[in-house]
Amino acid sequence: MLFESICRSSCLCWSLGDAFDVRLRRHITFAKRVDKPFSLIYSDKYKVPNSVCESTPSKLSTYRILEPGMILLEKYVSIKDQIDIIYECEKWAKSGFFNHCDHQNGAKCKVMNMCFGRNWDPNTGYKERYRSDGSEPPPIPYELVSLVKAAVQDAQAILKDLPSMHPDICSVNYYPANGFLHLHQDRDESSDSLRRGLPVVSISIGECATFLYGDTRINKKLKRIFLYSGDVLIFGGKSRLIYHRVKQISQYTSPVQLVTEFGLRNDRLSLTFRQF
Ligand SMILES: O=C(O)CCC(=O)C(=O)O
Ligand SMILES: [Fe+2]
Repeated sequence: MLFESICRSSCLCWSLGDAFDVRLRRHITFAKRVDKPFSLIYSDKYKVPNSVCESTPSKLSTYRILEPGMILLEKYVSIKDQIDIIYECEKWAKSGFFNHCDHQNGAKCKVMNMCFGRNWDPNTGYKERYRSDGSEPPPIPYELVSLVKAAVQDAQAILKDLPSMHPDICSVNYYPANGFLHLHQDRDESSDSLRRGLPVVSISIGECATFLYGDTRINKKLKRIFLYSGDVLIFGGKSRLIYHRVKQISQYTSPVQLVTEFGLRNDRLSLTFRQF
């Protein structure tokens, strides 16, 4: 089973076999379709690794302060933990948990999405507690909760005013090679969470994303950064409501190990954590 052979105190250990039980499904009829299973990796010949040993934060990690309350922890997530995260998401992708992220209002995006913790839909926000098939979203793996809290603590050592947070929502976006996400603010969380500026924490895995952000909707005025595999972007406090978009995904920028040894497709995965 997934990750059960990898368990060290210093790194992530996954044991989610009992995290989601189909028997919990409610008998509700939903009009929305459930998407077909798909795969983040090329084929089953790639086996869950048990030999890579590197804990997060990786020794290579550096940081960049971008704005008050906004920081990029570069190469923060170790390759080992990135692989664990990929295989965790792969499990849910294969079980058909990802949906196309369609916006009824015409806003453009090209991603597949699933949620841990609480369901979120681009058209209804967090109103729908259940997934489109009536089931509850799986809980956020506790290893990811720990990783996110550690990243926020490390960021707080640099940005003194950054509030703490306990993630209870994780939105996973899967960007194909031509994927992108329209300009938006993350503002569907509770008014208390927004008022306190509780940080949004986003982990990037796979291909590099061109990420634009700023305090305006005017495209020309947005700043640009590149989010590489293992980077953790945090925006809270005064930057909690920044506008942001993923403009494009660059091909052949994934760490070679993820692609050649573990079969990750030339795509991008982002996991965005928030406290409702
Ligand atoms: O993919 C990313 O890096 C950003 C995702 C995002 O902005 C969101 O899900 O709200
Ligand atoms: Fe966002």
